[in-house]
Amino acid sequence: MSNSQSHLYTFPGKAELAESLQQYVLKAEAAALAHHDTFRVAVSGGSLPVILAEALLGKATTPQFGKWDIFFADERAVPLDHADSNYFLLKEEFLNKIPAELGSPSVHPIAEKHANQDDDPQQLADLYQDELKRAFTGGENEALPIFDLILLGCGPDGHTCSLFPGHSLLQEKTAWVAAISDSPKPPPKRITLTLPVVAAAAQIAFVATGGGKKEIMRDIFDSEDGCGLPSSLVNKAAGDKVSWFTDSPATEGVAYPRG
Ligand SMILES: O=C(O)[C@H](O)[C@@H](O)[C@H](O)[C@H](O)COP(=O)(O)O
Repeated sequence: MSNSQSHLYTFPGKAELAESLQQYVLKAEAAALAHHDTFRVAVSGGSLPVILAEALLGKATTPQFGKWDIFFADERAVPLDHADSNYFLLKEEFLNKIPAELGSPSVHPIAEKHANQDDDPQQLADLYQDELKRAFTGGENEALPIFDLILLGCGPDGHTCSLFPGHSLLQEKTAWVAAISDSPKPPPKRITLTLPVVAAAAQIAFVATGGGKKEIMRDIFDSEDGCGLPSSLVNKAAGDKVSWFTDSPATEGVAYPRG
């Protein structure tokens, strides 16, 4: 558990948010490249890939995409070309838009052979954990992978990754990747990074925009113990390693100090 406070940044609109997110990601990239010459990032689905493209593409200062390793913070158990796939979403909204001259990230999708809603998603989770173990061997902490950056969304119920409020997965202490078969947000079968893995990352950023988030943002930031919501648990465990990039509608009425 961390005693330090997470950072909450609020911008008037998406353009200003994207600008600040760009600076933040480039700083995290520079720190990672100086340390181990690769930038290991995990990303969510939802609205994040579109905002990432706005933040990082078509700008004067560009990331070194050839040194990026991209993993999925959570993924739905569907084929990689399915409309529900977070990989497919990232490819359509972000990866396909990276100009060739900027280099190509190494992308780590789930094992397609087991990616469907009929199989037990545990096999998918185990295979993805093996994928992480291959990428993070020789790391600073063998018990947990340390991502350079994890980019997350926050659902209107306070979920993040595929960690949902009140779910037993929030108690997971040892697995790096867990399976869920009863996700309240469809599709029900998914895999997700666990809370200890999210909290172990060097930097964690949430992007939450729009008025649909304002009630949950008040619960997360202004209520006693963040109501125990999954996104609050990340704040609690990772403290000042966590930065929230929000817009004014999402944080209307939130009293928590900015910055
Ligand atoms: O696979 C998923 O369902 C997403 O990874 C999920 O965790 C998402 O990040 C949140 O639901 C926020 O989504 P929005 O950014 O679209 O609100």
